[in-house]
Amino acid sequence: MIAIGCDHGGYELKKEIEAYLDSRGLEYRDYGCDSTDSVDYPIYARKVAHAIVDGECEKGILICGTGIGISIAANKVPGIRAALCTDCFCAQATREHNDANVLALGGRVVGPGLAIKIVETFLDTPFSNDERHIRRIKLIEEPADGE
Ligand SMILES: O=C(CO)[C@H](O)[C@H](O)[C@H](O)COP(=O)(O)O
Repeated sequence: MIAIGCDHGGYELKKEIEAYLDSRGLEYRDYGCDSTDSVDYPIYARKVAHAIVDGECEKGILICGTGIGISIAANKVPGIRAALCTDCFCAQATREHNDANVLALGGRVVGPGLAIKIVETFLDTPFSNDERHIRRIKLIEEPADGE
C-alpha cells in the first residue's frame, strides 16, 4: 500500500500520479489535501509519514509546490527517509543507497511526464541491501558513540 499526500501546490500532480497508480493497479491511500485551496503542507507530511511508521503503508509519495517543505516535515518523523527527486537518477539512487521510504516531488517544478517516470523508478527500484548502505542508514537513526 502506498500513502500519498500533498498540499495545494501539489494537488494537480497528485491526481496525475493517482491516475498512473490506478493504471498499474497499485493500491494507495490518499491522505489529502482534496483541492487547490491553500493548506499547510506539514499536516499532510505527518499524515503520510505516520501511515508508514505505523505500518499501514510501505512507501509514500508527498507533493508540495517545490517538494522542499513537505520533505523537511516528513523527515522530522523518526523512521522516515524522504527524498526530494527531480530526476530518475536520484530516484533510483535513493532507493538503492538510502532505502528511501518517501518520494517528495515539486508540483511547480516537474511536469507530469517526468514526475511519473520518477514515481515509476522509485517504486520499481529495490534497496541494494549492500552492507555499506545498511551501515549508513543505521547511522542516520543512531549516531555512533562520540559523534
Ligand atoms: O513548502 C513549500 C516550499 O518549500 C511548498 O512549495 C509549498 O507548496 C509552498 O510554500 C506554498 O506556497 P503558497 O504561496 O502558499 O502557495
